[in-house]
Amino acid sequence: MLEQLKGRLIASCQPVTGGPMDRPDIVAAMALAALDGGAAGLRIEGLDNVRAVRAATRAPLIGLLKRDLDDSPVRITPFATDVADLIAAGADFVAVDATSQTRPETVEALYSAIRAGGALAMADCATLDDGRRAAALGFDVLGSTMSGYTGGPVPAEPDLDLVRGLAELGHVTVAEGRYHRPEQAAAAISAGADAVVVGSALTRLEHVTGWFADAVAAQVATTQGAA
Ligand SMILES: CC(=O)N[C@H](C=O)[C@@H](O)[C@H](O)[C@H](O)COP(=O)(O)O
Repeated sequence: MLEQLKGRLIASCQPVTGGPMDRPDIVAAMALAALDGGAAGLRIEGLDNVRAVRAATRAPLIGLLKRDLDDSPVRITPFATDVADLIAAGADFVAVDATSQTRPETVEALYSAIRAGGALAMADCATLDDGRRAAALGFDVLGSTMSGYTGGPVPAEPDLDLVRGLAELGHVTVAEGRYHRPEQAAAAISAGADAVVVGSALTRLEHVTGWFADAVAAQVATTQGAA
């Protein structure tokens, strides 16, 4: 299953929460469209969405579950019970936050739950140290997912340096986070990534529309200012 993802694009089909596209049938349609467009794998959030996508395709599926906890900034699959539920829903891989942020359950416990369920394990890292720890635990895939999301302003560009560092650890490396243009995805492969996850630019229609709407509005303001 890991081999199927090497050198390929993974589409993260995560609609804007509560938006008009936030329905399992629409997520499944997004997933099929992304596969038609050349994606080799899928990253899917939430149990109902994982079930809907699993019913529609056998393509490699990375499952995650986001929670907003009161006492921890960790959002991506914080509990071992979430891991078990995702595997029961049909996830081939389970992605967990592998950062050093305060958390309700250890990364070790989450990793054990993934292995107990017979799934593959993806570590969503923010730093090279996160990657080193996850690699030592035995995670199958290291992702740059959390870079820029553990405090401070979110950078505009993807973190290619982290991708380079993770790849040098000799583990399967997935570039993820703020890959908005095809040339950025290509740069991740040049930096050593085995695969690239693209989400917002493919499946968050509100975000992509906003990028264009803002560019149009900014240009109108510039043109009017010059007149
Ligand atoms: C930080 C966090 O919670 N990331 C999430 C992880 O699953 C998603 O919200 C992102 O959309 C995904 O990582 C893909 O990234 P981008 O949408 O930038 O292509």
